[in-house]
Amino acid sequence: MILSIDGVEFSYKSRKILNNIKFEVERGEVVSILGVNGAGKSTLLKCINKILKPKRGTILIDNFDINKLDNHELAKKVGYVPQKAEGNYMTVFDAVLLGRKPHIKWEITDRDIEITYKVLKLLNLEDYALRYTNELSGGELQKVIIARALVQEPQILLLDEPTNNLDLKNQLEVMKIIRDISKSQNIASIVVMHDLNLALRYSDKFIMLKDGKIFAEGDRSIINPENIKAVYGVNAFVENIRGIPVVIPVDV
Ligand SMILES: Nc1ncnc2c1ncn2[C@@H]1O[C@H](COP(=O)(O)OP(=O)(O)OP(=O)(O)O)[C@@H](O)[C@H]1O
Repeated sequence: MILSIDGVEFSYKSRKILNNIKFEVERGEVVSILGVNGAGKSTLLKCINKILKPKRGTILIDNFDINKLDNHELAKKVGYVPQKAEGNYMTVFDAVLLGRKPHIKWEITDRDIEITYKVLKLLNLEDYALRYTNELSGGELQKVIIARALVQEPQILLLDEPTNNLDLKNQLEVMKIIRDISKSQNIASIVVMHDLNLALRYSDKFIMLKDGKIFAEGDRSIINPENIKAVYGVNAFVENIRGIPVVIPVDV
């Protein structure tokens, strides 16, 4: 198990957001975290990345308690793609290279440059290398932020709504990249998703959060009309169209 979470509880002041969260993730798995706005999905990712500290419970990464890892060590194990990213006067190449920071001792090595080029190529970003990040479209910038997390060579990739603001082609491309990289590099990807259809298509496992707890956890079979109704309050059909599982919501 690359990630093992047990009994995690988190509150903002006295408001409990996460209650007794327990689940495990294996290397190479893509896990979608689902739930309504405010369910605590981003809070959960931030606990795994030590941006927030849970009140109770343990989070083990590769059997190491994250509380015993310093930020430097954690950054070698966990890459984080936050919900909001902004560009600046930095080139795409430099922005991605910055992801190597946890590995750099004194100087940037040939290997750092090599990995940066490799990842830029993997995400079809070579032609953008010298563009400033504040001159990119939302989709292009999203890929740069994912590239920056990947050059960290993480064992776990945390992505908070990575398809937000992306057009249809970029949504599919970004999800395919996440899935392909998880499989080829044996990385566990934990992805907060609102689009159930994208989640269904590209994830191996699903965790549905409701009222601070895990309401359901498992494979595709948990994305069924009963659970969708219970978690989102929406009636829906789940059909198989040309081999692709599809959620069709009914008017509320
Ligand atoms: N810094 C904060 N201080 C106090 N409350 C917060 C803070 N950040 C988030 N919250 C609250 O905690 C709850 C969970 O927030 P979180 O961002 O984890 O939800 P989410 O499931 O990711 O939501 P969304 O789908 O809208 O992004 C929300 O009710 C939110 O208002």
